[in-house]
Amino acid sequence: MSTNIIEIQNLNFGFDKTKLILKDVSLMVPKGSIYGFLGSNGAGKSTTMRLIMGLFNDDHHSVKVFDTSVSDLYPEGFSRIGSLIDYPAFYDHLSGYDNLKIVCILRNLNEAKIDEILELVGLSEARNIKMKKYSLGMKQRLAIGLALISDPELLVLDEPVNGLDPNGMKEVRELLIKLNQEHGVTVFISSHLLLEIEKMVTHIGIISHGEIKFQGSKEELNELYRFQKTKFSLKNAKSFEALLAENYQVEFKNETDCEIVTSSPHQIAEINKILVNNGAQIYQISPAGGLEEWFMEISKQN
Ligand SMILES: Nc1ncnc2c1ncn2[C@@H]1O[C@H](COP(=O)(O)OP(=O)(O)OP(=O)(O)O)[C@@H](O)[C@H]1O
Repeated sequence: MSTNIIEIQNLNFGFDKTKLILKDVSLMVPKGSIYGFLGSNGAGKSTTMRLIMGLFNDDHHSVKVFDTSVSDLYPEGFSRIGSLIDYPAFYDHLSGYDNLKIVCILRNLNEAKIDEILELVGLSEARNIKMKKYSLGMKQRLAIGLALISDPELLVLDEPVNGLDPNGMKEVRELLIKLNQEHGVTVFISSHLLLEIEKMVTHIGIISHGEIKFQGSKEELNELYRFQKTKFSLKNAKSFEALLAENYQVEFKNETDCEIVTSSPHQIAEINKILVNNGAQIYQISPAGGLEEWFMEISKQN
């Protein structure tokens, strides 16, 4: 058994022959990871997720889940996957408990599991409250609870924090971390905002215009991002060029501004000290490029 729960190899996919939506996509989702699948609107995230869930046909068997081609996964394999791709149709006039109960009856699943799931998603106390009184965050947690009802090893979640307020986002994030760390569930989650999921993921894949632009662990991402830049604004910046260029990679933007590649807060303090010790009048020190800027840059590339 491979250590990757999802493995996509050189996937090409289009809805018609003239236009490919996914171009040579390769993705590896390691067992036990929380894998953030990032891309702007229309990049191809949902299409990829639908292919993983067998909702679109993968004629070339490029998509494997549990080491098995998705087309051979049905029916047992799919019971090992919980998914939230389209928001489920809950009944507003019924409680959270009753909504899950209906699904258990329809899918012939064990109702005894419902209490455990409500506990897990933090909705035990709201179990008998009608869904119309639930906040968006509560609804989203119930939807994740629904995906958990068959005790899956893998959760595939399409933009589960989209539209949530910071509190709702935090609730969902904490739930997913708990599922991953305490229950060993591998999570494949998409988002169009890096900062929304950056705090919880162990791995990241970035898709843009149907192509994978980056894939790696959080450590690999941090390694890239480490070389961010800091902007120093100071009087006659250029007159410090020789001094700075001795030890740093520096680019002058105008009379007062220069951008320096920095790898730690300590280094920023160090540069500040050198400049001040050499008589610089510093007006401002600010980040010139961050993780989000890097992501925006990478996701707009063609
Ligand atoms: N059923 C379909 N038929 C034809 N084109 C489609 C279909 N579904 C999606 N597309 C197109 O495929 C491209 C990728 O869409 P997809 O929904 O996978 O992107 P996404 O990254 O999930 O974006 P979003 O966050 O907006 O959902 C888009 O150009 C979209 O218009």
